[in-house]
Amino acid sequence: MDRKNAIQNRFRDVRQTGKKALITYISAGDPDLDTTRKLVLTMEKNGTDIIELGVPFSDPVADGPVIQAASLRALQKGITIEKIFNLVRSLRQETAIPLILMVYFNSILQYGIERFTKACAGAGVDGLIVPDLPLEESEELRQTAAACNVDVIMLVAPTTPLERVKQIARVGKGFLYCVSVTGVTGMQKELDGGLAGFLTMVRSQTDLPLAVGFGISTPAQAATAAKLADGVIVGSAVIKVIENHLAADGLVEQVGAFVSRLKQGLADGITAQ
Ligand SMILES: O=P(O)(O)OC[C@@H](O)[C@@H](O)c1c[nH]c2ccccc12
Repeated sequence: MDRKNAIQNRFRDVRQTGKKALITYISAGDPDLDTTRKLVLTMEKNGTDIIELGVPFSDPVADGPVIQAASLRALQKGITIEKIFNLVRSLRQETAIPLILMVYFNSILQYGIERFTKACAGAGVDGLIVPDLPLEESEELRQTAAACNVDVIMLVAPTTPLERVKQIARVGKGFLYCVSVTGVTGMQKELDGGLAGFLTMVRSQTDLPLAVGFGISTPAQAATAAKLADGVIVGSAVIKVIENHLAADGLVEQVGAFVSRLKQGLADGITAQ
C-alpha cells in the first residue's frame, strides 16, 4: 500500500477545492473498538478530511479532563496498541482517509521504535503526533519513521521562540500542528487573541500546511481558526458528544451531525472572508 505523503496530499486536495481541512480526534477504543471503527467512517462521511486516533495512555500529561476520561474508558475496555493496529488494518479495507496516531513516547519506547514505525506503516497509519517528545530527542523516531514513509508531525506553540519554530518547521512532516493556547487539550470559551499574529509568524517560516488545534469546540471557533490556517483540529468537543451519548442511542449519528456542523463552520468562515 503506497501511502507516501497521504497527509500533505490531502491538504493539497482540500485546498484545490477552495476549502480548509477539518481534522478530528477521538481516542481509540472509546467507548469500544467497534464504535471507533464506525466513528471513523461516519466522521469521514460528514466532512472530516484527516483523523487523529489517540492511543490511550495511563498518564496523558498533555491532555485535559475530557480526553483523560476518554483514555480511561478505552483502557478499562482493554484497549492495546496491537488492537489499534488491527483496527487501522481493517479500516484500510474501507477508507483511504489519512490516519494519524496521537501517541505518548513511552508507548513507542515500550514497543520499540523501529518495530512501532514498521507496524504503523504495515497497518496503514500515515503520521504520528508525539506530544511529549521534544525536538532534541526526536531524531531517532523521525528518521526511523521517515524510512517507512510515516510522518512525524511536529508541534509549535505561541510560547515557542522564533528560532525554535524555524528548527521545528525544518524537520516537520505532513503539517505543522500550531497549538492555539499554551496548556492542555480541552475546550476554551474563546480563542486566544494572539492567534493571528502567532500563525503569521509560523507561516513566514514554512511551506508546510498549518493546522490549529487546542480549545476549538464550536463551528464559529472553527470558522475563525480556519481563516488563519490550512486546517483546524477538534478533539475534546467531539469526545464530549461521545460522552453525552454513552448511555443513549445514536452516539455515532450524533458525532456525525456535529462533524457536519464543524465542516459547515469552516466553509462559512471562508465565504465570510
Ligand atoms: O481537545 P482539543 O482541545 O480539541 O485539542 C485537539 C486534540 O484533542 C488532539 O489533537 C490531541 C489530543 N491529545 C493531544 C495531545 C497533544 C497534542 C494534541 C492532542
